[in-house]
Amino acid sequence: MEKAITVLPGDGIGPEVMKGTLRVLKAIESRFHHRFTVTEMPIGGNAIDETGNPLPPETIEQCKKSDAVLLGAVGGPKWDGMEQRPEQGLLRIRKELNVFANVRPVKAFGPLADIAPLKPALLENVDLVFVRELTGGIYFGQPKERKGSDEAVDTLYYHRKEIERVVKKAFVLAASRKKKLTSVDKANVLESSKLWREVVDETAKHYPDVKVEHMLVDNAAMQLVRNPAQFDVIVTENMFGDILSDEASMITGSLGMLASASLSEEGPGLYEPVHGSAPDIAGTNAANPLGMILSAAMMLRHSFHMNDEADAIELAVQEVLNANFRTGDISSNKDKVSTTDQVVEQLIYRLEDNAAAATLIEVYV
Ligand SMILES: NC(=O)C1=CN([C@@H]2O[C@H](COP(=O)(O)OP(=O)(O)OC[C@H]3O[C@@H](n4cnc5c(N)ncnc54)[C@H](O)[C@@H]3O)[C@@H](O)[C@H]2O)C=CC1
Ligand SMILES: CC(C)CC(=O)C(=O)O
Ligand SMILES: [Mg+2]
Repeated sequence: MEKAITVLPGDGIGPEVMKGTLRVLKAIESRFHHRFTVTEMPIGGNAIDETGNPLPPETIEQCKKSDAVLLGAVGGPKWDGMEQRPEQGLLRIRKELNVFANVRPVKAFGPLADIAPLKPALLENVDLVFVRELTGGIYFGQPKERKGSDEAVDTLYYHRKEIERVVKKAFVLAASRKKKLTSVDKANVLESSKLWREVVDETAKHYPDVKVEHMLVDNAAMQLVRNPAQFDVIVTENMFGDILSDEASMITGSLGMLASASLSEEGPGLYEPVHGSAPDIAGTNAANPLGMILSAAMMLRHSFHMNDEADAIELAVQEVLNANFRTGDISSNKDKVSTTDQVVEQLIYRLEDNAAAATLIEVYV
């Protein structure tokens, strides 16, 4: 199969984790006989440096005509305080591609129980997915402005239609899984949350097999560490989903482990790890590349329907963890810390080795 992928490495550790991910995709290309045409474009701080714009029109155009988009991360202290911020480029590309549903799976990886801050017993059977609304809410609402030296305003606005489409996606996902949907809001205080709850209850009538519960966001933050196994699909608005999913990354042991898919009704999906540009470790070959690589696996599965290929990557990730190759963020042994590049090499070695093993099995059966 031939596919066109636009690659937006971004800033900080973005280019570092993207470099390894492209090597993994090369290994997939040769093992499964595909052709991925990769076009790199600027976004974020590097785009500001190059063009004065965190999202140049050429980047938007290239993303829109591709089959899928892979993004590393944007931002960093270099651009703090500037009028144009790298993060504006990220928000705008999500809006341009209309990727309103951000799917963030959270599963405990067995070998990482020694590093995850929760007790091992709490990690058993955790398999939850966030569906975060991504193109509305307080990150986008107008007015959004600083008023003189003492006042500032942000606006949390939702239209019913924006809620309906993301809630529907969450119901469809829950119906295909453990059939439980937790809708997280702050309906005891926020008008937008009351509308959100109303839409969830109306949509629920079309999915009688899915058990629905409403949970206030402050309680949800607590329940995620008290008993994460109670959740199946969690649907929530943009900012709550942003914050809760970083919290939930500790179920895996590190923010560097979490992948995501940002999906629209039609058009290319945008695949990005949950973490940011991690300026504190950028340039040191220390970043965990697995969140980015697992995002590429989500791209293969969701945008290209390449399930075997995505399975192969996920299996290799599990094997690398089983073999105890870990970057510093997930290492419990300071004397055995792998670099970003070493983790990628171990992964590729397993992808190739498993392919050779599969060929041998074919020959001998
Ligand atoms: N999607 C994106 O592009 C995002 C961008 N950002 C931006 O990133 C910059 C830094 O933000 P922070 O709040 O520090 O969040 P961050 O997610 O970049 O880092 C938080 C902490 O997690 C660690 N970490 C993150 N990813 C890691 C990885 N792959 N391997 C090992 N450790 C990892 C970092 O070293 C840091 O200690 C800011 O400019 C922020 O706006 C933040 C979140 C998402
Ligand atoms: C610019 C931010 C909204 C990025 C972020 O933290 C995220 O999407 O998770
Ligand atoms: Mg975030």
